[in-house]
Amino acid sequence: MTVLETDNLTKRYGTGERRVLAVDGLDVQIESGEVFGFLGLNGAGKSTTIDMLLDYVRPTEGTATILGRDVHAESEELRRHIGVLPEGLDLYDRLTGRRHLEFAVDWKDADDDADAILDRIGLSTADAARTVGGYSKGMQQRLALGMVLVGDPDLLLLDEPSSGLDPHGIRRMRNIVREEAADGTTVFFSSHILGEVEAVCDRVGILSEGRLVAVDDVESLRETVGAGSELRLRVATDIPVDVSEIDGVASVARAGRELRVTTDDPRAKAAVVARLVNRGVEVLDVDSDEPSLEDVFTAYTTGQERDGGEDDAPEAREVVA
Ligand SMILES: Nc1ncnc2c1ncn2[C@@H]1O[C@H](COP(=O)(O)OP(=O)(O)OP(=O)(O)O)[C@@H](O)[C@H]1O
Repeated sequence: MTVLETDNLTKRYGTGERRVLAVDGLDVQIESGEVFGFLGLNGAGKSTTIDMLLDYVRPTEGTATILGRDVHAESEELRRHIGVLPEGLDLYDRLTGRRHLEFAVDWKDADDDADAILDRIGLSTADAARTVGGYSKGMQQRLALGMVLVGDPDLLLLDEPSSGLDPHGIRRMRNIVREEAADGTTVFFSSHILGEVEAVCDRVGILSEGRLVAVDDVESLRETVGAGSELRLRVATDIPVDVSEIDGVASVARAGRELRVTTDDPRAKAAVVARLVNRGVEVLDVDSDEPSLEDVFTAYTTGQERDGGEDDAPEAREVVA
């Protein structure tokens, strides 16, 4: 079942010469139980997309539906089905962690057990009794994630969920995401941290300057990019065999009895090994590096990074004529 669907979802900010195309004709379809990674550099349009899904911002063009309901026309009804972890969630400094969870339970008219949630997010009973003003950033993020889980939403919209978390917190968050997905919850996971997305997502969409430039599972995206995949072979004798002519081999470097072969087609690796073995070369060791999601991301977004980095002003973005 399709849980989230956008059709030509577009957002322009501003007018005249200062017009900014933040999201450009986004078409995406996300199925029930899927963990969808939404990747993009700073300013790519991720938050604007989430804001449109939550009806905080109206699209200039296009539509979005969640659970078959229009996100604008049925926003109130949808709220009870969606758990949102926004970037930089504001918590109440003077309330305890437990009160936050209890409020979330009341607000969503749910019957979750606060202790069970505390256990899942890794906050102790003593932590929960403390006011949130004294929490570390990571503790606040854990609590926020706990509040999002209240009411067992059908869709989780997580914006940079690992923000502020230590490695234990990140592992917990990943486990929670996987458990929720296994339970049928759909997760929309927005991040610019490639490792996070790679670890937890079934499918990834790469957003670049408001446009979705690629959507696929991580493995297929790697295959699409291909380049940078390296095969290292250690052999027992000097190598008299030429493998540079094999289809898909991009370059060959030899150093003594080690051969380094870069390929732009993963199938070339097996052909290289087969050629050597067939010519009687004893292969002692084979090692292979796949392009990482980082390589994939770089391939799709090269040239998009802006000099000002995180602090870029909105007007520094592409101005639409
Ligand atoms: N209210 C606004 N008015 C004008 N421009 C805006 C507004 N909100 C966002 N933008 C611009 O739209 C573009 C997309 O911004 P958005 O915040 O959606 O990106 P992002 O991918 O979430 O970035 P980050 O990873 O830095 O949070 C940026 O160029 C941003 O400056």
